[in-house]
Amino acid sequence: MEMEMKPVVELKNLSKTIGKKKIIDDLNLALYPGQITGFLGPNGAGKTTTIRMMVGLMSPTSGDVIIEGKSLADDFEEGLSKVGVIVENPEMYKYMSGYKNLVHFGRMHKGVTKARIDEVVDQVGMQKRIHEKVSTYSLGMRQRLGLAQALLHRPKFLILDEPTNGLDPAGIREFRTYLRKIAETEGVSVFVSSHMLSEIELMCDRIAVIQNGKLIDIREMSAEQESHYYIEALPADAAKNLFVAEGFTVEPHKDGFIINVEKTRIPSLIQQLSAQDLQLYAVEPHRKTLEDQFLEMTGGGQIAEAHTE
Ligand SMILES: Nc1ncnc2c1ncn2[C@@H]1O[C@H](COP(=O)(O)OP(=O)(O)OP(=O)(O)O)[C@@H](O)[C@H]1O
Repeated sequence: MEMEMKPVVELKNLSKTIGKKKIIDDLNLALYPGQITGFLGPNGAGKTTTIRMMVGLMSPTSGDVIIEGKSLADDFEEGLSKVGVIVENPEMYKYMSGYKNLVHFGRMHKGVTKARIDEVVDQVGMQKRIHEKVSTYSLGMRQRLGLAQALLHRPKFLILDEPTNGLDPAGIREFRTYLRKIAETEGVSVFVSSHMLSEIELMCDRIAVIQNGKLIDIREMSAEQESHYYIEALPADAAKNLFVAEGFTVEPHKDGFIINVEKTRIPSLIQQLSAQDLQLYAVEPHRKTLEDQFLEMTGGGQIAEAHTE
């Protein structure tokens, strides 16, 4: 389904060499409308460099950034008119109302009407407080105002760099709810770079992982999850023998094992365990955290530390 859609952004054989060092090495990536993609990688992997090339702050050594079918190198202004960026702490005039801030930022683009301002205010759920001063807003509201600001010129591609730094899980969830609705209703493709795996896990549909300048993995967030079960049965050795004999991949976990098995196979497996007089203590779906997945993908590579400021 996704493949039939035209990508909003494509990175094609994108490479960047600085001095003798290949910082970005032949990166290929397509981002589609309505999709929220997380961009992860250990410190120094090349995330910032990639984003700088995507927004035209740095030119590639070779390869191309294509926005809505056009090369950024060929048509810089047209390309960038499709992009919205939210940085960690959006610059706002604290002693002006949220609304006046939007009017101010709206003047920087062509064609931002009063109706469009009202629309983005609505999209981020700020109707009630938009005429109050920004200094009275909570962090979550400021982030949402930042989102409204980035949307004013109807970008097709939204880049969020460490978007919710400082928000608590409830705040992240709320931000995500608005973001998802906007991605769907406006057909925006969202690209989120963050050091916080938990944040990415809450916000994204899929993740792209970069290491040493290379894209090492791209996966749907919920894929591959359905078929892992945690099974605890005693004696453990006998249980393990049975799983192995049945051809399952077995991984020790706590007092039992994680096995790779389809849900439909579970009832008969329980019967087999019982038939061998094994005592069954637990059978539950096992969801690997994004942290587990990330460590597997990067071969135990260190997770980038959150910036502390
Ligand atoms: N102007 C430059 N000159 C030389 N090396 C650079 C330059 N910019 C970045 N690098 C190197 O390129 C690599 C990738 O850096 P980049 O900042 O893109 O990584 P990152 O994934 O954003 O890292 P972090 O998570 O630490 O922010 C690093 O090894 C960095 O030292």
